[in-house]
Amino acid sequence: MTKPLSEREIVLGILMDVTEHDVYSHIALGNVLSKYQYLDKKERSFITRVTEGTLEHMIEIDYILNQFSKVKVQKMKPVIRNILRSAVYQLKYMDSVPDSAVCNEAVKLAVKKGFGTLKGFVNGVLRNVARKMDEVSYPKDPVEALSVKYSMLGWILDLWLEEYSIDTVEKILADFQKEKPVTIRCNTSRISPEELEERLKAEGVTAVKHKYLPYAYSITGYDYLGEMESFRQGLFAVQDISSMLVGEIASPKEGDSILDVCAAPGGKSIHLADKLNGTGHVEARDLTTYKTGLIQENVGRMQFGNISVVQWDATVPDEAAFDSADIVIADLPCSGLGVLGRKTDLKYKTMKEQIQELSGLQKKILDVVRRYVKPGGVLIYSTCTISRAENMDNVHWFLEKYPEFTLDNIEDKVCSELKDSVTEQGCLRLLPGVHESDGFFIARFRRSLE
Ligand SMILES: C[S@@+](CC[C@H](N)C(=O)[O-])C[C@H]1O[C@@H](n2cnc3c(N)ncnc32)[C@H](O)[C@@H]1O
Repeated sequence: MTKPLSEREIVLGILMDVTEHDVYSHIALGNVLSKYQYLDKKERSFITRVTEGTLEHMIEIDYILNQFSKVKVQKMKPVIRNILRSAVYQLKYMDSVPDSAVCNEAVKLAVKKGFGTLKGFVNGVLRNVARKMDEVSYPKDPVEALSVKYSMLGWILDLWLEEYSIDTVEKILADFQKEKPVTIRCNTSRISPEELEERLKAEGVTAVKHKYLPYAYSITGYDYLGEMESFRQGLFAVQDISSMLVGEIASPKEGDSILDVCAAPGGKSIHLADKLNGTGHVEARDLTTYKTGLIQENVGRMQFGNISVVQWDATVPDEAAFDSADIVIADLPCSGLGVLGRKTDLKYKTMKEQIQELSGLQKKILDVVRRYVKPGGVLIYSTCTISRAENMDNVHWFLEKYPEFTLDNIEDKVCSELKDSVTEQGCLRLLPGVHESDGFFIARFRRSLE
């Protein structure tokens, strides 16, 4: 049976959705993979690799195309632009596909899509790129060179360079492009880390202990998480090490009452419930029923009785909760600049203005949720971003506005390898490529007793 659509045509459809219609790549890709069930494993992995790779390297690809095409990328017809982009990705990054096949398939696809008159153009540009790939001249300016080499928007680089050296920024960028194993957290209320390691081994999965935490592992060698018995039974959760550090830094004691105000899909709430050893209580809140549903699903799978899930807008004060929590977790919505490596196209969709807007929303939420902390209690503020406006600037603003809160130093709550990630003020700042984690920020405030 001939297939209705070839893999490259499917890739083109996804790229059109993402670049022309503002759809997120993981959503477009997920939709396609579930729609075209006839695709085998190899075809699925080709589609995933070419789609994600093309988006990940898009600034560099456009730069290369502009060196070999008289018509600049932005002036090309969208279909042609995206056919050329995915072909250049294959030429530059996939040795397993012969150059001639890449060019021929791109030409065929252009004809199939109704651009027969442009087949000479597509063929000419791609044959040129294939022949002269090693002669591409990259920008001389060091920041522009980084932008092209790592396909990162200039304004994001400028923002980071205000705070970090160019070497550190390059480490961050290089790390974003690395393939990384998935990190998991053992559900220690159900199984010990050693027993989990054995279970994973029996399922054919390789688990390597993470050097930052004794109950965290990097896993490889599985096909699909949902098929793993140990996952379905809730013996572990997928969570980056940086997020686990929120639980470590919160360090609850048995019996504590914890309020997580932005909790979906529940990673940190469930970790804290695990740390409570069946005592105390965690209330996990989020904005919508869709989001609280995600928390419920994870709580059910991991089997915790000491969590309740509540739909609540964190910007709205809840008088009934005032002065009630030993620990408030404010893991707030942010620009996600610390996790750009996991979200290929987020970097192109994030706008400079959003940083200030998000910083405003974070202040608004902190303004409200600090009221839930008991006298003597703790407020944890965290984000998965590495922009000062959303991290240290907010910490300074908060301390100035609310003198009843002070920063607790968290140095004794992290392992020796992470001592250098504790800032002078005593907050945790993790940088990808510098630390073995996502980019992340954690501050621990304590409310005075009066
Ligand atoms: C960084 S994520 C939280 C991740 C979560 N803490 C975890 O570990 O799984 C931020 C969350 O804030 C939620 N959110 C955004 N605006 C909110 C609001 N006004 N009230 C409550 N939750 C909100 C989002 O739905 C999102 O789930």
